[in-house]
Amino acid sequence: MRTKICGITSYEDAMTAIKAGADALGFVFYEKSPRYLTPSDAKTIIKKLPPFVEKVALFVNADANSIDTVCQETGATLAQIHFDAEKTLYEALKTPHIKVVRAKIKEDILKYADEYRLVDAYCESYGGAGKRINIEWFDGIDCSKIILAGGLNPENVSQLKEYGFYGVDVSSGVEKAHGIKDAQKVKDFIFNAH
Ligand SMILES: O=C(O)c1ccccc1NCC(=O)[C@H](O)[C@H](O)COP(=O)(O)O
Repeated sequence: MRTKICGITSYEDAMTAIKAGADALGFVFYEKSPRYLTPSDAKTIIKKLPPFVEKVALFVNADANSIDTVCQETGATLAQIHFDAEKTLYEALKTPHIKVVRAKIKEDILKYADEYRLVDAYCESYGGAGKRINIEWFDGIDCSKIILAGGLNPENVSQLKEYGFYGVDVSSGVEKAHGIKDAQKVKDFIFNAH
């Protein structure tokens, strides 16, 4: 399973995750998030990072032009659309992107079933709340294009093997405080996911 460590706000945390084997890092460009960082701060971090690691920019209620601009300015390689966007937004986007399904019920998971998507537990704050998604909802579903998020941590990530998810995404489950990662939890999470 691929791993993404989300809510990175420092170069040190980014490198801890990369050295532990993370495939992707998430940077939150949603001002109401406790993990928000400015595009300028993200650029400073991203430009020092090695290649072959996906730098993912997260957006909530942003338009296509501002998403493209932030990704271009910061060096982010993928946009994560963390809200229910209109089809026109996806059509207008120039940046490679991944859609997020904020699942309230099992049926939501089948949205975009034919493409890669991130499935997160629905929460009012949009993400990073540590809210667990009901894992039984994935029974009998092809999970090979799904990145699972929501309430994961170093302990429960090792219980997902039978589902065959493409990847897993974590934020609060590997933190010691909002926006600050716990190095040991990051290492354990990635080790256990593998
Ligand atoms: O992390 C945030 O603060 C955040 C805010 C707004 C939209 C998305 C946000 N994070 C999204 C993520 O990709 C998280 O990794 C995902 O929601 C899982 O979070 P957690 O349950 O804390 O592991």
